[in-house]
Amino acid sequence: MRRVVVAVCLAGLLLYPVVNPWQPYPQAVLLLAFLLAIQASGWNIISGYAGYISLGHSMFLGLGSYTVGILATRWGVNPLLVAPLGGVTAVVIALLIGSVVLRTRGHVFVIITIAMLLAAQVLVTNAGSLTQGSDGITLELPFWSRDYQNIPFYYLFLGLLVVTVAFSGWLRRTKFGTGLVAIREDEGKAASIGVNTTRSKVTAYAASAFFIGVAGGVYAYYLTFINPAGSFAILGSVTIVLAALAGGRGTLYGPVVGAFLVQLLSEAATVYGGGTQARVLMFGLALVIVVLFLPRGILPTVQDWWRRRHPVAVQYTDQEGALSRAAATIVEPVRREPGKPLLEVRGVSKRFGGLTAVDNADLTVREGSITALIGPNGSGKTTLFNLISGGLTADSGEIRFDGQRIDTLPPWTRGHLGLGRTYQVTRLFKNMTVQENVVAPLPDARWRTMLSGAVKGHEAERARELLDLVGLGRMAHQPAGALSYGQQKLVELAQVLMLEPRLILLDEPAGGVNPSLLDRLTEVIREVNARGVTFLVVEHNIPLVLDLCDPVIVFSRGAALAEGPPEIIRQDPLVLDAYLGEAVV
Ligand SMILES: Nc1ncnc2c1ncn2[C@@H]1O[C@H](COP(=O)(O)OP(=O)(O)OP(=O)(O)O)[C@@H](O)[C@H]1O
Repeated sequence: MRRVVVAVCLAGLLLYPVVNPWQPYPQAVLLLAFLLAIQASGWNIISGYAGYISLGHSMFLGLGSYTVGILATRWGVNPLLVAPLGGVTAVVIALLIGSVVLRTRGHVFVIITIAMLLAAQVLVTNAGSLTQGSDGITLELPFWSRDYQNIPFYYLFLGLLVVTVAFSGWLRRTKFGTGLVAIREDEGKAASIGVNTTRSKVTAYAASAFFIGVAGGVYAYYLTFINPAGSFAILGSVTIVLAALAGGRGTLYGPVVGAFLVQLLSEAATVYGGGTQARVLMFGLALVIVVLFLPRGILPTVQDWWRRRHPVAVQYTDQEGALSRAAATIVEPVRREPGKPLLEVRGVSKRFGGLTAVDNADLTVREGSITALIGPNGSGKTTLFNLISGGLTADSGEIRFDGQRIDTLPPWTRGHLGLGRTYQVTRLFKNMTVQENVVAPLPDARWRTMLSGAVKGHEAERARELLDLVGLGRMAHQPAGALSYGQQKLVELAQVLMLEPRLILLDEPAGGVNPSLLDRLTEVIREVNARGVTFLVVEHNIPLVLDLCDPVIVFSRGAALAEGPPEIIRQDPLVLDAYLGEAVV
């Protein structure tokens, strides 16, 4: 259905100048809509997919225009030949700026992007010897006849738009694209499943700038005059954001739909309202209406409405028949030297203000074991997990994984080394499908892995196998937020297995899981363990722990109190006093 609509629209746009060759005004309106759609689609990569809202993206259009303007006037080359260099400039500047500003988040990032746009305007104005300052640059007129002057630009912008949307769609379907959405949904969690958030954000920022830069080069030729005030105007950036928000941020076609509507609005303001003042007023009103009444944008709202009217029957999995696939056929065997220390925590402490959550803790997890970490509420178990996985930094002490010190490494590198974890309160990416959640982890830092398909191909197939393992294969295309809490726990287990881990930290795996499913869950943990994967399990279900784990480490007040096989631990008077009580003896 979607493909048919896109093909019909594209065919109509391709044919329009053929049918109406002598009408430059509607051609100009459409080509400006294409230009805005290119910018909104580019912006969507960093701000829609990755969730980092940039209010300075028109800077890249200006940079592209100036690159081409300077090259064309100094060396007399045709602007169209050097337009791609506008994209190169945009990418280089985006990489430089991105590696600094993408360390910030939220509204700080938004404000910095505006500052960058204004700084670019000031710089271009003051670099007069190169840019001719506020006088601007006048380019040569296009070499073709003025009778059909707009038509070549029309097709150039339309072609660029098609390429931009195709690129954006391809990027979104890769594991890199899934990683960007993971960053938007929960950046800390994304880092823990191997997504190098710094590299992903900077790359997305640069990718979002390229086509805008190229379009800027073509636009300079179309205008034949550029100046700093016009090329780096804040209104340009606001228009991009409005277009993407109105159409549907984070969707593939939303920014394009929004761009057409905003361009029409802009023309209406010019024709009926007299120009810029009316345009600012209309854009302001439109922004308020979108934020209040269509917070997700037009396209997602229409899609929701369509889905409500044409519901697709979902076959829910009978959980009783779940976990039927043997882990042996799915989980790759990992190198195993049983008994060798795999994880070593030495003298690790973590304070929150006056509270010492982890206090000079020492513990060892041996390869091939299913080690339990039990202890009263607030004894510091989850904090220790966060220190091991990299969500928190220790105040002192060191952590080694397979002999290598890891406490100074970023979370994603720990993931690539084979350290996976689940969370006490599940942290799935709720707006992604179940399958995308499982595809998202990156077991290594190679571009080849990142650019492999997340929707089809080997990675998607593997995700389906892992979902079958936990009995949720049929839920693959449901949004993760629609699952029950117990099901989310199972998806998180499948997700961490995608990381091909050597050690999995399980934080209360049984919490909220249906008791009948618990036996199966235990079975999967045992089967995965038999493939060589080591487990460190925090769990309050003591019968489960005593049945599944060996050894058991008892944690109290931020440090290990006792360690031993379950049969010894259940009789240790110190442990009984601190935690277990009489009941389980
Ligand atoms: N980010 C934080 N800021 C301040 N205090 C924190 C933070 N995280 C944990 N704490 C405190 O550290 C102590 C240990 O908490 P932690 O969650 O590690 O315990 P736990 O053993 O996992 O408990 P539970 O079994 O209830 O999950 C608690 O007193 C908690 O309030």
